[in-house]
Amino acid sequence: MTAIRAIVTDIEGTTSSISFVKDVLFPYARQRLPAYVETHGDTSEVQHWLHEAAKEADIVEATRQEIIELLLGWIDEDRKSTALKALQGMIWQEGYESGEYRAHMYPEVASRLHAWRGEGLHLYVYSSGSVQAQKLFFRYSESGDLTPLFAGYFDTETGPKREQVSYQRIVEAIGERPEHVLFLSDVVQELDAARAAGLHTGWLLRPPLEVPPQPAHPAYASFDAIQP
Ligand SMILES: CSCCC(=O)C(=O)COP(=O)(O)O
Ligand SMILES: [Mg+2]
Repeated sequence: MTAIRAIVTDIEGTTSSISFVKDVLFPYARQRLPAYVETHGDTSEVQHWLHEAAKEADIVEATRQEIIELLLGWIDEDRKSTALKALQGMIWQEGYESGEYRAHMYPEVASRLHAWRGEGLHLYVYSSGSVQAQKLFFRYSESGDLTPLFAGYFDTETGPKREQVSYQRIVEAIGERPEHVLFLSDVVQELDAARAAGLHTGWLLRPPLEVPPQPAHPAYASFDAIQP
């Protein structure tokens, strides 16, 4: 492998379990979203994202209640909508700060991130969760505050995770050539897009998933198996 200088990691299914996101974070946001929109709906930030959600759904005029219903439907279908993700991030903040939950980390992730950083690698996050949600996730993780390890965060404002151009934008933003960057994810379509942009790829297949005999990307059961 060409010398890797930067690692960009996905979150859900890669650093952390899918079940924490689906069974803890999503239900928390789903339950609180209606009240949150009612109580914060007049702030310019919330108004902006409600407007973006309506635009995304091609709705010209909608009541607040209709947009809430739209967003709840999107949570249920796990739609990777930038507007929904921004609102979820705002709602999750309360849960982290009140200690209701801490973000799940697979057991080896924090030590491996520390080791890579210690070796001089630059670490970044690219997730469908908003940048605000990503920072909360790593600040309030089960393994402590990991935010000092990261040099930057990217979300779908950079572009969809299954499109090559998003990875081109990321390498440009971090000032590296693609062949010096390793992207880690559990989703093959994301890895295909990153590879098309010239990045190295690592496919996380967390147990009980098994590495197939001829994986489409270099495959690993844990971060400990990765040697950048
Ligand atoms: C940043 S925590 C919430 C993660 C989230 O909302 C999500 O959709 C996960 O997507 P990922 O790109 O990390 O697989
Ligand atoms: Mg993922």
